[in-house]
Amino acid sequence: MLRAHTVEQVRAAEATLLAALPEGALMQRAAHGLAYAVLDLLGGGYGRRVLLLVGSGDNGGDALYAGAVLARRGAYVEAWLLSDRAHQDGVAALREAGGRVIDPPLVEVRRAQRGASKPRRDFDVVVDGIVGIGGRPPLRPDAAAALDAVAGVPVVAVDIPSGVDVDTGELAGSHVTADVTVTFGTHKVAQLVDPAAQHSGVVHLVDIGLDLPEPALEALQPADVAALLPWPDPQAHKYTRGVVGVRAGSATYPGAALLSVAGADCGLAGMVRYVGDPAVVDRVREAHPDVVGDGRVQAWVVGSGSDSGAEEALQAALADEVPLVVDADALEFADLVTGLPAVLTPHAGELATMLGEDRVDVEARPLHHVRAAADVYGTTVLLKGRHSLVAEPGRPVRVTTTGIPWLATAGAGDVLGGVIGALLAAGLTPYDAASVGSWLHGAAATLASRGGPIVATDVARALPGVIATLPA
Ligand SMILES: NC(=O)C1=CN([C@@H]2O[C@H](COP(=O)(O)OP(=O)(O)OC[C@H]3O[C@@H](n4cnc5c(N)ncnc54)[C@H](O)[C@@H]3O)[C@@H](O)[C@H]2O)[C@@H](O)CC1
Ligand SMILES: [K+]
Repeated sequence: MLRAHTVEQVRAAEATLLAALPEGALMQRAAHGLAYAVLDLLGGGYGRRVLLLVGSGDNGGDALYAGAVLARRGAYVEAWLLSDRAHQDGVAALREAGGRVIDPPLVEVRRAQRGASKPRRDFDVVVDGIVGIGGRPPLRPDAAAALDAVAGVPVVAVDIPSGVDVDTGELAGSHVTADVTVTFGTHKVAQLVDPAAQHSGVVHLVDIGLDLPEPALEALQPADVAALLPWPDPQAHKYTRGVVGVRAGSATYPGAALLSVAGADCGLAGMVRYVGDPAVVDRVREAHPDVVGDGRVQAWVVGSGSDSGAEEALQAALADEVPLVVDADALEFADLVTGLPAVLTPHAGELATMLGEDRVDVEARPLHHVRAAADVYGTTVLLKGRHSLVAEPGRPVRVTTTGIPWLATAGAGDVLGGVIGALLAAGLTPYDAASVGSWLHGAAATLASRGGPIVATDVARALPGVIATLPA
């Protein structure tokens, strides 16, 4: 499991470790991890040109000590101090190792602001040590101007791309966009949650020995998904594996029924039932001969393409008192499932309507809003997006890091609802079903795509192949 902790949790864990270690040892661990990540990126040290952007805190200290390591490896290292309170021992270490310190920095900043100098493209990499977990967004104007002056040079962020909100992943003005982020002890929320996650680049975790509590956020990895999947046991028969029912689609939107069933029929449940408009039933049976009609189920999938029949479909599903996936048209009636075992699967626009918020604000603060929705409805909410989020009251938010931009295609959400329904029917909790389903859905899109475009049926077809690749 990949885990992300809050600044407060990291600070507490650091305090315990700092008390047990010689002074400066923790920063040395961080700085060495950072330096080796930069060496990896540059393919070595000798002859490489490195610019350190150094703020006033320990984040700048990490950059300076890493700069000293790089200078000893033969790199040309220059530090641009953005404050006269830069880490003094770090500055001394850099100088001693042969690194240079630009002084005074404001001369450079003003020159850059006037456009009198060319962008500093003569560096191979910029190390962003402006602020780390102690920073308050956005970047101050002098730091933003320094960034402008080095535009175009690859950036390695120290711990966090400076200027983003570390605990929420929100952006509030100017910030660093990193190619690589080297983080310490644990991931930070902003590296996984959009919009900030889009500015973190490849995140490299350096273990500095922190002992951490339950995280604020977690991301399933293949082994976690494998451990949660309902592998059939040797005595299994179709009913012990779970029966999932689909009440989706309508005469107006028959495709939604076909795609929801395609997701539900991925093989993770023992049987799939479909209930709907007779004309749609015929089409579903043609496409999926194994799908049967109404009867007892262990989970329902309701709402995609249900059109004006959404409320009735939801009421009928609720009568069975089994867990359910509430999607699309049925989300309008989501209060009917308040406090019940369910997975609500809105995208940002639907969540905005449910909460009476603005869509733009939901996109700017997805973590805040998905948590709010989970609290309001007292159940599991999956907010679909580039990095989908699964929230349930009292549990770490789970973020999905599988998936590709091609997955933004019509009907992909219908397939997702079906997969989650199959997992619910197989006995997973709503929280696990939503996060495992979302992970499989993203991985199936990646597998189906091979770099090219895909449509929703490709995703459904690729699901068994993804499951086959999991470590059993
Ligand atoms: N505490 C520890 O034991 C360790 C800390 N480490 C590093 O220390 C960092 C945290 O250090 P600090 O607590 O000193 O804080 P930071 O270095 O993150 O930043 C705080 C400083 O930045 C300034 N600042 C705040 N917002 C700003 C803004 N918007 N624009 C420009 N400047 C701003 C503040 O005036 C303050 O001096 C971590 O992110 C990590 O990089 C690592 O060395 C590992 C060990
Ligand atoms: K930083």
